[in-house]
Amino acid sequence: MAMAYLPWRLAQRWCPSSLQVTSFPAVQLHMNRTAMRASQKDFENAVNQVKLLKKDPGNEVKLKLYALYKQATEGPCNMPKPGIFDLINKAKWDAWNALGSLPKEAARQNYVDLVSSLSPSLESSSQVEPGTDRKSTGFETLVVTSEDGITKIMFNRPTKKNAINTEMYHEIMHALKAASKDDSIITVLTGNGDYYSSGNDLTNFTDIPPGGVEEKAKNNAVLLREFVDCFIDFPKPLIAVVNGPAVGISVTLLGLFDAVYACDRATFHTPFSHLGQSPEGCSSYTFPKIMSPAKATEMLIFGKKLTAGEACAQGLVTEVFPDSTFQKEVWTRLKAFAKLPPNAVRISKEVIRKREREKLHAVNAEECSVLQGRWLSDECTNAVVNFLSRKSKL
Ligand SMILES: CCCC/C=C/CC(=O)SCCNC(=O)CCNC(=O)[C@H](O)C(C)(C)COP(=O)(O)OP(=O)(O)OC[C@H]1O[C@@H](n2cnc3c(N)ncnc32)[C@H](O)[C@@H]1OP(=O)(O)O
Repeated sequence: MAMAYLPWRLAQRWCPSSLQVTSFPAVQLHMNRTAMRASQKDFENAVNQVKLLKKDPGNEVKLKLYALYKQATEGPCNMPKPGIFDLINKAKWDAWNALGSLPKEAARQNYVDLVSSLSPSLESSSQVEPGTDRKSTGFETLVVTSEDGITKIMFNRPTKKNAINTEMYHEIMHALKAASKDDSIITVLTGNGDYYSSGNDLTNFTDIPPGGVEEKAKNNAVLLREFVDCFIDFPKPLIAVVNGPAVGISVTLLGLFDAVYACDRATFHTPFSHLGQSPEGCSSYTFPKIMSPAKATEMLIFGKKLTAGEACAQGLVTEVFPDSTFQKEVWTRLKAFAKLPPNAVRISKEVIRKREREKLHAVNAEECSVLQGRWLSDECTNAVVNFLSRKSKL
């Protein structure tokens, strides 16, 4: 089911915990308080219990809770069916509508039963599961550290393969701006867990603002342009430590890095055509220059996935290391780089980047403008819906 993959943050908007049961006095007047049926008090308690859920019960359960709440408080679904692009509201509507003419009392009882079946989630809500994303140094989606002359920005959504959501775009920009001013010599981007990054978080397309899909596409284009500009303008050597597979924008940006070290488990994949999208991250300019126009076409248009060895042969990756010794070897090397005289390093980077900067900004602007149109296309919408509903996977 499509909504089973929407994030908890979005799903909270359908969660009954955000609704006030007291705003439905008519429900209270017509309660049949039999021993067999959940009382209004039981129902209110259940609604409050849901507010305490910290562990995500999954979107199917959240949809059921939403539907039962609406049925218990308002009766059968009385809303017009949302449009096909309004993924979230359509899933909510489907769930509520599926309850048909179930009586309010039965819906209330089912709601209470469902919440009580979730009690293990309530009890374990304070536990942090090993391996899950943790907050660090004020960032929600990154771990940023600075030592030995190196600022390390680590993507930290391992359970989502480090997919870049809107918050992460903003946090990366923030971390890069801070790193450009701190006393480190080089800045490193890497990923936590088995992936470097699975690219743009495809749920970024589902949170539709009041202005509709056009406004969403425009906002995303503005965000993307600002994000890529930060990489174009970054004043210190920027190194990617590619600890695993990389997809989409996490690959294209590599063309703007100063060195790319990859473990032999890493792969490089830009499935833009499959997603109804087009190249970004200045790759329409950097990739043909780095690897020849034909090799760039295979990647950017035909979606050919490269191994680390192939990416190295084509100049996208600087050097490949065995996975078993990757971290040790790379960090030893980076620590040596970070001992170089800071001013010489910075000035050399500026000399190299200077003559390309204006061109890169122009390419970025054009790519974002083209993408804004692609995001409104049926091809793109269908691909995103397919991913979210798991009918297909890349
Ligand atoms: C606003 C600026 C926009 C800039 C545009 C940039 C363009 C791009 O970056 S295009 C590339 C977009 N990325 C993808 O298309 C990758 C989609 N993901 C996948 O194909 C697969 O998840 C995977 C091959 C990366 C990994 O497959 P695997 O079977 O090993 O793991 P999964 O069970 O699929 O993933 C675990 C978990 O992570 C979620 N997830 C992974 N990648 C993304 C993603 N890109 N967006 C959203 N969510 C992602 C996945 O749904 C799973 O979540 P659940 O455990 O909750 O099911």
